[in-house]
Amino acid sequence: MKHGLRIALYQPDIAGNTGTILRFAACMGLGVDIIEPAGFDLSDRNLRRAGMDYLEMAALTRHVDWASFENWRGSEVRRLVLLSTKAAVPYTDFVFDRNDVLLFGRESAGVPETVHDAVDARLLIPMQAGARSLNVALSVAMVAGEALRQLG
Ligand SMILES: C[S@@+](CC[C@H](N)C(=O)[O-])C[C@H]1O[C@@H](n2cnc3c(N)ncnc32)[C@H](O)[C@@H]1O
Repeated sequence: MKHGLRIALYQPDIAGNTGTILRFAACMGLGVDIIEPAGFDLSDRNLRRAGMDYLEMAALTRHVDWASFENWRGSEVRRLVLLSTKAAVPYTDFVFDRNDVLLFGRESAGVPETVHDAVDARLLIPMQAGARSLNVALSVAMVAGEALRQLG
């Protein structure tokens, strides 16, 4: 079953993570938005290895930059929900909508302040004290899993 729920990756820089996320999204029927520039191209060996033949099934949209992603989102009227280690609201306390776009930051640097300030909601995956962050693909699986559980 296809969902309106989407996963957006802000300037991803590790090809294997994006391949893993594209495979997950294809299996769950979720669309993926990549906000460029990415640190690799779609022919990258590690992306192909992690995504396997699921890459052909993936509903991927590439946006040349943040501004064009925001133009597209404005035309679709969807909330943008950022996952950030700096957020305060646990993702399990949030009520997801079937048209939400779940935004995940770059592996090396998260998202810039301008993006942090532009979103509709910011959510945290609570971790043990002293832990810095989760792998982005695992974050996607946890949060999209909760959103799908809520949306049925
Ligand atoms: C490896 S983390 C980025 C770490 C980066 N140094 C930073 O300070 O944001 C990649 C992305 O995974 C998501 N993420 C990882 N752990 C998270 C957590 N505990 N809560 C919310 N999002 C998380 C965020 O979207 C983050 O931008």
